Amino acid sequence: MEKTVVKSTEYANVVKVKYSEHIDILEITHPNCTASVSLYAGHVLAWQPANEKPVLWLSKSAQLSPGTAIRGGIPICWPWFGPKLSADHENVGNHGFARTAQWQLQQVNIQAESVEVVLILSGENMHAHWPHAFELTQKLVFSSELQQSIEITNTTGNDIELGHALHTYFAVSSPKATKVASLDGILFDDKVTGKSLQKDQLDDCVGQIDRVYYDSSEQVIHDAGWHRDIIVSTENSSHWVLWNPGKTVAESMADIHEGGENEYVCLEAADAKPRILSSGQKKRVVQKIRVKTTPH
Ligand SMILES: O=P(O)(O)OC[C@H]1O[C@@H](O)[C@H](O)[C@@H](O)[C@@H]1O
Repeated sequence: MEKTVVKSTEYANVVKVKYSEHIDILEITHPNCTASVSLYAGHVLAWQPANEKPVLWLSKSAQLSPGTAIRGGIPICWPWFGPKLSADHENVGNHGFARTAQWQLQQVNIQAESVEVVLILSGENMHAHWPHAFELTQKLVFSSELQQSIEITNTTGNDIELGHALHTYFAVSSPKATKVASLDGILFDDKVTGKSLQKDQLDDCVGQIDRVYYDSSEQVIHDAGWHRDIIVSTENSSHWVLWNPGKTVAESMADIHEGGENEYVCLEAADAKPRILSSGQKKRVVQKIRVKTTPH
């Protein structure tokens, strides 16, 4: 595979790998972490702080090909979350179009502590059901922590509807050994049963789980198997979505390798329901991820 150096300093190397005709991948090596980002889909594929296991899960059966969403890493669900229904109730596409579009690399900055990557997705009429002109900026700061933001200013002159999810696939020792206690007792809509405004406590993250929680406070994914907490926070999201497909659903999905559902849990910083962004207003969604070793 053809490789070109994007930037190289005493601190870090950023290399662009031509994976295929339409897929370029940035590979980042820094003393604080390694990471990779596909310019197709503007998609973080991997991030691994030094002396840690990988934090993100990527399916061994993930397809990196134009028009297909990548299973794993951090898909950017935008400008809507979940299915979008047309006037005659037909689903015109799950999770928006940003995760299947070509993004442009705008900037790479290397510092002693981090590598910053800025990506842009812009266009007009990119989807019949969301035809607006837009420019979406994604900023990624890779270090021992990961900071990700997506930002848009509504320059259309009209109100627009926006939803999102930073659909992070967190690698875990097993969903059985994993618990997100910080979601206990929070109201949620259950997409598996179709029941709204439920409240309970989950002992683990074994699927099938598909819930939209009405909360945006900091969450702790406690993994007793790998003795670590993954701490995730967000700004400007209304919901956390917790998703693991479980065995039966995973087996029906061609891009989850056999047993893959036992290796991750998705916790997604989301506006699962669209919100209005008024003309001239800016919306910046942030998520921050860090890892803490817990006692054996
Ligand atoms: O298969 P997709 O489109 O990537 O979606 C995966 C899952 O994404 C989650 O965010 C949704 O809550 C689930 O309902 C959905 O199945």
